[in-house]
Amino acid sequence: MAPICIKTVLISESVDPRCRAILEGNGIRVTEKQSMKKEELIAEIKDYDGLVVRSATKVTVDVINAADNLKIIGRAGTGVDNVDVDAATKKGVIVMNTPSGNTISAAELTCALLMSLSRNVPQATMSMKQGNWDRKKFMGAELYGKVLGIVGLGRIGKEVATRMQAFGMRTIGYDPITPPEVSASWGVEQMSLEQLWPQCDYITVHTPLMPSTVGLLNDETFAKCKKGVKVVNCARGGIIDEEALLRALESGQCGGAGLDVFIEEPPKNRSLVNHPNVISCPHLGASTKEAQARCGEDIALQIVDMVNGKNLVGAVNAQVLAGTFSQESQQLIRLGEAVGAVLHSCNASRKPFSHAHIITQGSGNSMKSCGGYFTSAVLVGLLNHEPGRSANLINVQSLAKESGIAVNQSHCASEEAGVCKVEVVADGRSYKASGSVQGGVPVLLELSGSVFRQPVSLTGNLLFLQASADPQLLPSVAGALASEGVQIESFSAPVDHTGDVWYCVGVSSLLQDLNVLKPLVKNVAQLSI
Ligand SMILES: NC(=O)C1=CN([C@@H]2O[C@H](COP(=O)(O)OP(=O)(O)OC[C@H]3O[C@@H](n4cnc5c(N)ncnc54)[C@H](O)[C@@H]3O)[C@@H](O)[C@H]2O)C=CC1
Ligand SMILES: O=C(O)C(=O)COP(=O)(O)O
Repeated sequence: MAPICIKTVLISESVDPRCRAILEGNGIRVTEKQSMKKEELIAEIKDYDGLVVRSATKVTVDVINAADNLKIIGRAGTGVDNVDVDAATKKGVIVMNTPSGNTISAAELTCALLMSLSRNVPQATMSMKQGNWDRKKFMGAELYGKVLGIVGLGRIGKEVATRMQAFGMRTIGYDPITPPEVSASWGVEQMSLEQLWPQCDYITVHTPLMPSTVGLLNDETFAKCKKGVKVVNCARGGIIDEEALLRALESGQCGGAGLDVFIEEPPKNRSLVNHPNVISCPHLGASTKEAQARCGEDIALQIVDMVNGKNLVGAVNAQVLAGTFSQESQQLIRLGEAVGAVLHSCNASRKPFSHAHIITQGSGNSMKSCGGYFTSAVLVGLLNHEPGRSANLINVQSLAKESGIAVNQSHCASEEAGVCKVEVVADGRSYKASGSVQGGVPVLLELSGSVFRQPVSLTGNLLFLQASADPQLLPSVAGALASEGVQIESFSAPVDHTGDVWYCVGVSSLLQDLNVLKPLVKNVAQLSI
């Protein structure tokens, strides 16, 4: 992966000091603020390359669009629902989290809420503090032998299951991704939600917040549960519909709820918090010294590793960057971007591209496996040279889609060593190029039918001239360039000299005005790589 330069990071809320220390120890300037308001963040974010947040900072589209230099949003924790990941991706900003740093802490708080619900510990404590000694009011029920339904069997769901099994609970669950045989290996029998609801004495949710999980527990599903079912939400506010929960608590259909998270934090509407059968915390799942130390350290180390081009861990929107860290893949990225830039410059019509077909060839592993990022690199070359575009490997696929480019990619396992062929279409006209990496340098082998006698090194200032084959072309072009103070450094002619062909000329500097060459050629393009 080409190095991502992060010189300044803003930490916008309380993150373990290890985060700052590691970043600063690696030469990154850090500014720390507490509980930044949105307006403050919008005003300040433009100065920073990186932003580190927990759950309280809402990184909305307006924050992202105000961030001219931002390259990374680091979430010292798990949930990224407070970050507009789509907006970040479109802007080419990496979103990264530390998904396992707070798993144990969130699981332990879930277990604490389940236990507290079974024995009314918080309510009994409050009563004692008020001077009472009420042994009847707080009669509980054992967890032993009861059924716990776990919705979401990922990292936290699993840890909750194994801990509650130690209390003799039967654990059943549902997860659309975790295979039943995997959850069975840690004692959770999977079944459909329809089968799960009526069996549970307790239900705990551990899914991300997304359209398919909003209101998983609602009026309809509460009605399918055992009367008096107790529920815990230590995942995200809204997975249990708050209004439906209040109705179920009032009717007795729900016997109690343990809530760590709310749709609005802090919740302005206190009806749930104040309900006698609700116990609650102000989003404390990850608030332990250990979890914060891990998350603060993890996010800083992940950022530093990325900056140093070592590896990319925890990125939630930059899958294309995985596997781009070797020197070989960096050379292929440079080749893709250069070929894309050549084709962009040759598009005389300046009309938008409608198609891009990228073929990689060769039996080597790197060519076989580079398809995703190589295609993105070609698109970066094609799009980045358009005014107002700031394409990178993260956002380019969505920019290409937005621009209406139909992209195809394929690989052909030929014996030919690592070659790429790219064809693009603009205004119904096709432009083709093929290239490869030779001695670590990207080279152009062919341009729209003209196979160069020597591979053209895709570096420096290059002029591409389309003209009918003519031995007088070089001296005429040299003269025209000299009159503009530009010297020829290299000249590449095609093998075949019939009809209109492409030449490539390496020059000391780009021309101010391409018109000086127009009388000599049919088509002229220039670019600096
Ligand atoms: N209260 C707190 O302070 C904390 C809350 N969390 C939250 O806990 C939740 C779970 O975190 P992890 O276990 O680390 O995530 P995870 O990604 O390991 O597990 C989530 C699981 O939910 C499953 N899932 C997705 N859609 C589902 C659906 N419709 N029904 C059932 N399962 C579904 C996924 O397949 C996945 O296995 C997240 O929302 C996270 O933000 C995490 C840490 C601390
Ligand atoms: O990691 C998560 O998903 C959490 O909810 C923890 O949030 P926090 O870092 O405590 O604001």
